Amino acid sequence: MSISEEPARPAGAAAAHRNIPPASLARLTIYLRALGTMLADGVERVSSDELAEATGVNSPKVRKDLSYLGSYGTRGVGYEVSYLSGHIAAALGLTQNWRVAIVGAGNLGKALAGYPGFGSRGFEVVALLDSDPLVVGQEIGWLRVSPVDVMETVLERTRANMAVLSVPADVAQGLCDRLVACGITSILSFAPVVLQVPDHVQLRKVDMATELQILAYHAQRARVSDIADQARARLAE
Ligand SMILES: NC(=O)c1ccc[n+]([C@@H]2O[C@H](COP(=O)([O-])OP(=O)(O)OC[C@H]3O[C@@H](n4cnc5c(N)ncnc54)[C@H](O)[C@@H]3O)[C@@H](O)[C@H]2O)c1
Repeated sequence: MSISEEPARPAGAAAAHRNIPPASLARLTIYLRALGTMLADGVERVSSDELAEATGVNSPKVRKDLSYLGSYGTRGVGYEVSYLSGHIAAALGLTQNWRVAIVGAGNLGKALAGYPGFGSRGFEVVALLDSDPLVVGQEIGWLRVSPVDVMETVLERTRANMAVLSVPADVAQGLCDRLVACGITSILSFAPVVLQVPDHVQLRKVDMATELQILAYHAQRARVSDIADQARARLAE
């Protein structure tokens, strides 16, 4: 294996508090998943080149991303898989037990609640709430949909510390306010609306339409660039 890591350096407190750029943050979750597979396969050490190959990210980028953690491999030896995996998990806040309440048990809420992949990544769905009397009481996996009227009690009983909003746009802000009043400080919203939260609350919005538009933009740019290349090639003939 080709190993070209920087010399070992301790992960200092200052490094641990450095702001990690969003793109690196997203890639760290990918490294974490790959490291989990390696751990399961009994792999003890990994070079940045191997991690790059396993994740489809180029090696300098892997090294740069990991440098945000202050976690450098040892030249000629690489990274210890379990240490690096624990280190990334800690930086991502995944050593905490995240207990997720999903508000809105429609198509999306039910699909999320039934997804088995969250548990292994540190997220346990502990509550599913809805306002529709036909939906309340339904069983999704091992969860029973609770009435949103008693959201405050459900959040307290289940000790939820993170919430997902999968409700229509017109009710999202009111529900978001109730979540915040209950002390929830991490909210992921699928509702197609801009939500207002106090500064101490982390709000992330998932917008698949925007992602598709970005994808369409890149696909179009690639097409335009292909056409330009072909035109240049014809001129050169
Ligand atoms: N971000 C994305 O990429 C993306 C993709 C799909 C859907 N969405 C959005 O996610 C939301 C959910 O989509 P869906 O397809 O699951 O819709 P859906 O209509 O199937 O489900 C919405 C659920 O919210 C419930 N609800 C309505 N008012 C409520 C309230 N006050 N309290 C609690 N529950 C309430 C409804 O009873 C219903 O069960 C919508 O806002 C939709 O636009 C976003």
